[in-house]
Amino acid sequence: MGKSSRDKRDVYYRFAKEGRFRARSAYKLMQIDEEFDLFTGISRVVDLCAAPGSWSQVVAQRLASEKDVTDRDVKIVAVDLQAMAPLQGVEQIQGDITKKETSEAIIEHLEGKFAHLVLCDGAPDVTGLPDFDEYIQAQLLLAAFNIATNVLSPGGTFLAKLFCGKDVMTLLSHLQRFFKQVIVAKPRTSRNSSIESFALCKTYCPLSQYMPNVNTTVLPVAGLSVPDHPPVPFKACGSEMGYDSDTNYPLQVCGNYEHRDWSGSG
Ligand SMILES: C[S@@+](CC[C@H](N)C(=O)[O-])C[C@H]1O[C@@H](n2cnc3c(N)ncnc32)[C@H](O)[C@@H]1O
Repeated sequence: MGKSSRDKRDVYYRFAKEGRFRARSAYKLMQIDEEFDLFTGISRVVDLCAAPGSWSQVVAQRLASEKDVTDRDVKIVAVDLQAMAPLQGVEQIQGDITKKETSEAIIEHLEGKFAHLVLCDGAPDVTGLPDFDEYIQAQLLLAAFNIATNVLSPGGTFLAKLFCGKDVMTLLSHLQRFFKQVIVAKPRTSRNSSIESFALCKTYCPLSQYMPNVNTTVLPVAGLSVPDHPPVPFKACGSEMGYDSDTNYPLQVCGNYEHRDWSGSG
């Protein structure tokens, strides 16, 4: 590890390893869920940019604990450019979410039914050039949004990683045209020093004349018009008494910490 690089094995990394999650990102989804109750009454979820699979693990666990959801109703479709180790109950597609074929494959996996929740934790390989990274991130969000418009049930929820850069209001106001409520959520697991947040879009209600199309067009974010739009609330998620992801904690914080390499499914 170079001198300047941050040690990513922070307290949430250690919790993830102890809890047998594939990545610390699991805690981001769990903290947003704690605040906004993402899973009650739902059974069909698409997890975009899912590798190595910790969000899919959380989704599978949460749906399994829902009283009114039978195994028969449950459908979890996970998509990533990279191959993922198998996960029980999760159907996987290896593909690029900006490509039409991937959207078509997702629709096929859903077997003519809608999804109730579309997630996207997609992140490009950051270059360190802020404008460029934000642009690529916005394209991923728009590609995920386009897939959501093809598969989401009316009233459904879309949650996607967002870089809070200079075009963020343009993106958010675009989302506000399609969802009744748009909130920017920042889980405690997401470092304060990072521009990462999550756009939580609730109650999908497209305009009646809107026709979803699998031909994902990469939209020029800067060219989208910014109509008058209501303010977008910002919500920090996760207990204030919880751990701070920018702080180094002693190993004992996790009890008798013992590093275990993750292997196999589950
Ligand atoms: C932060 S990781 C996701 C972590 C995941 N949510 C988890 O909990 O394990 C970001 C992922 O985005 C994927 N990704 C980036 N661009 C993509 C694209 N165009 N299509 C599909 N996946 C993409 C990367 O391959 C990477 O696995």
